[in-house]
Amino acid sequence: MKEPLISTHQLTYRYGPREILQGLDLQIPQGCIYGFLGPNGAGKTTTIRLLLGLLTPTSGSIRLFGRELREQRIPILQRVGALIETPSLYRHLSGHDNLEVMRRMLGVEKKRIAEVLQIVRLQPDAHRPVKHYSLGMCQRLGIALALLSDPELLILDEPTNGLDPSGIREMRELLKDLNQEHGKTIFLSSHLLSEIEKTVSHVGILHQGQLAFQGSVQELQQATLSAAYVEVEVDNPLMAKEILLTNGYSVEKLGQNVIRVTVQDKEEAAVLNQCLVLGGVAVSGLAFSTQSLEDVFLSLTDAAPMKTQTSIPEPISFA
Ligand SMILES: Nc1ncnc2c1ncn2[C@@H]1O[C@H](COP(=O)(O)OP(=O)(O)OP(=O)(O)O)[C@@H](O)[C@H]1O
Repeated sequence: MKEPLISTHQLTYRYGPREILQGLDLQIPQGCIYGFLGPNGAGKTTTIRLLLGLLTPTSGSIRLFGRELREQRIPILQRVGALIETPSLYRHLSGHDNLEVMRRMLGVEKKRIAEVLQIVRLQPDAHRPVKHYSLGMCQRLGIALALLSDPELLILDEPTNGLDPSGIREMRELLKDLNQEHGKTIFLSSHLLSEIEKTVSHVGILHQGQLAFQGSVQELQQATLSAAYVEVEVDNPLMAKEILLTNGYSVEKLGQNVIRVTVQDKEEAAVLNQCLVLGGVAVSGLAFSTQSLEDVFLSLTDAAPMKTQTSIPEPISFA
């Protein structure tokens, strides 16, 4: 099997006595867009600083492009572009001139500035001072700076943070374009799955210093399928509950006449409906849903209770 572009083995990091990362085994395949998710303070930025050699691991190892980072830091990092939090920009200079400053430092050809401006779609605003840019434009300029040296791997810390919906959409399109048209492997962090779920192909979910999940988005979606439910509107919730509990279902009351019942699939929802009708309960509405990816993410990180119960909940009072 091909070696991942980034892999860490039992990566651990402590700030003083506080263990922030505990034995992280990241696997980021070449050519993917990997979303590194976790609530605020989970250790995402710390991980990114370790991947960029800005911090030294307390223990464990990091490999990029098949080489040990600690042994070949400079040649490895020449192949990486990065944006950590908000980019450092000269606000009185134009976007173009910010790129020119960096271009000279890197010794890159002049024509690369036009290329990166085009990639991040900033040509129309290239000669305006950065102080007049929106946050989304600043983020795109930050990515243009990271792209100047034409790196194979982009590491972006919360690139959608603080952006409005149109800024998020532009960033999503830019990242897909960079991946599909320009062949970049992208590792990006976020604390909101909803902001990146349409962009990424792979996901790692960090929780309390460890990976709660790592795999493709399809694999994460599989987890959602195991937790479907129906919301049923009935005339007599008490009777409905008794019938369903007798038949082995788990039931949760939602509203005055609405109950939520965990099911495996749509067929089971139909059987449940039949059970109720045969038992004399009038069903006036029935909606089938699966758990959203966000629900799975939140349940994995304990940030909110899962919407769907997988066991029989506390007895419900219908008084
Ligand atoms: N220099 C430091 N010294 C001590 N503790 C630190 C330092 N930097 C970060 N931390 C702590 O390490 C933990 C992880 O921080 P980190 O910035 O990596 O989290 P994060 O997942 O990137 O969060 P956010 O989404 O809020 O940026 C936090 O509890 C933070 O308070």
